[in-house]
Amino acid sequence: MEARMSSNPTSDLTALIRTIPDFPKPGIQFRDITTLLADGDGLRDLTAALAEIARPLDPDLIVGIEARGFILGAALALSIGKGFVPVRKKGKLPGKTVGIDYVLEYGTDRLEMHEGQVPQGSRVLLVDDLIATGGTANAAAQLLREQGAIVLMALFAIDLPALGGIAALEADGVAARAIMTFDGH
Ligand SMILES: O=P(O)(O)OC[C@H]1O[C@H](OP(=O)(O)OP(=O)(O)O)[C@H](O)[C@@H]1O
Ligand SMILES: Nc1ncnc2[nH]cnc12
Repeated sequence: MEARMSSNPTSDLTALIRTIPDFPKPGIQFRDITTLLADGDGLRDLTAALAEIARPLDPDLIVGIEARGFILGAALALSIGKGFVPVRKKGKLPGKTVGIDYVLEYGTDRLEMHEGQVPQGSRVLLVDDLIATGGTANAAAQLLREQGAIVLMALFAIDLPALGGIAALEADGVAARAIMTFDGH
């Protein structure tokens, strides 16, 4: 079985994910969420599945990672009545920022957020569409912790367990869950 659901929503969300081989480079099976986003029932059911996990945690804020984490994070925030804070790639935010450099497969990148937007001691839920190696989510969680936030959980629509991202987050003490799981890279 190539794809699995961790819960049981009314529509088969995995069937709404389109897989595009060899994008953006040979050997990568790109898991494209735009086909799910364009399906009204799918978007509603995915948001409901995220909300079912998020609501009992009662976060103060939802923090979403650019770019696809903005779409799902904002949908989730709206659905559970919480505010949304964006973590962006470098140079995009207009106000004073705090940031973190992190290592990619080739070279480094930087994530930033507005200073003071996540108050010290706030309980936050980190959201992104997909976790692969976990490098991006790990950097975002570290940045949030450096600001004094408590990262209740990192929550994803899709996990690629072959790449070990959830295990890496949990090894760093960040609880992590995903709605769907896909085999392979
Ligand atoms: O677990 P990792 O190995 O860090 O990979 C996962 C990250 O990669 C993708 O984003 P991408 O950098 O492609 O940006 P985008 O959302 O702007 O397309 C995805 O949305 C995650 O943020
Ligand atoms: N296989 C993949 N599909 C979609 N987004 C990704 N980000 C990192 N790996 C990915």
